[in-house]
Amino acid sequence: MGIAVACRRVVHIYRVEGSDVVALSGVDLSITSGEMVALVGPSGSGKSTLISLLAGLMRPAAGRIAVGGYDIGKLSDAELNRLRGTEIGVVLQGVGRNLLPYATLSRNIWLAQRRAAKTRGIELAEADEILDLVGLTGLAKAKPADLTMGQQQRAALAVGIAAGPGLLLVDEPTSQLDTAGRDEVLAALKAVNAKRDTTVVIVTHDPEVGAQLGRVVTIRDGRVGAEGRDGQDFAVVAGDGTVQLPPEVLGEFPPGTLFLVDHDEDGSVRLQSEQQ
Ligand SMILES: Nc1ncnc2c1ncn2[C@@H]1O[C@H](COP(=O)(O)OP(=O)(O)OP(=O)(O)O)[C@@H](O)[C@H]1O
Repeated sequence: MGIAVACRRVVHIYRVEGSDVVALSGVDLSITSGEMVALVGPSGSGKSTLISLLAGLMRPAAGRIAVGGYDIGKLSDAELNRLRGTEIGVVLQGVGRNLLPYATLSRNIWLAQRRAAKTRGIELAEADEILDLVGLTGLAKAKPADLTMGQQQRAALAVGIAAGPGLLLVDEPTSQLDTAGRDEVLAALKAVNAKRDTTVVIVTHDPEVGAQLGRVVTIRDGRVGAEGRDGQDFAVVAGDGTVQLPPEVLGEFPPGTLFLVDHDEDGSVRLQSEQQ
């Protein structure tokens, strides 16, 4: 079963050599159970920081993050640790960080399942079944070095879903792949989402990945800057009432530009600039 995610005015600050770096400055985002969402945005906009917070690897400086009913900011280290090993699957950027190179794929999967099996006491899927799901049928005895890059990425996904998480967070799964490899990874992610109803959040720079997922959330300057749904682009009202305009529109209107707001009864809103 998938689990829902809700971020309310989430702020995150890194402290570097005595000064503060504001990585997230008020993220409002709701993801329903079983949804697939791509997080996109310029380098340094805060995507990886948001994923790390959703994964419970860090706590937000302010605001609230609820993952499947758990308030990430309020959990103890031990509770966060348990959540990560069971309810939340994380696939980090760079396959090597997700797989033990000297172990077979079935052992990699077993190691990821061991703790969940103990703490939840539930029956977890067999390695063969998980490998089938990500398109790696018959490779249980292979080691990561025997695989292509695309297969390694799907093996990393297999490890990420081994414990049956309701939320799967994946950072840049297609960045080092060719088109065929990317399509296979996308097919595997879609299969996990469809067959297990897992909520999937993917950080990506690849517009094709975003286009295939249906919902694309753009993070800009540490907050949700825009959303694309089924090919349509939307501006988003933030928790503080501000709305970011697309950069190409903003470029035409310097700070301080006045807009006349025309609000019709049918719900449409028009902004008309008062340019001298
Ligand atoms: N561990 C850290 N310590 C200090 N500052 C950090 C740290 N991690 C990220 N930052 C800063 O926080 C901001 C957001 O970074 P983040 O990595 O979340 O962005 P991103 O959108 O994932 O970027 P990219 O697409 O390049 O991976 C940036 O200004 C970055 O320099």
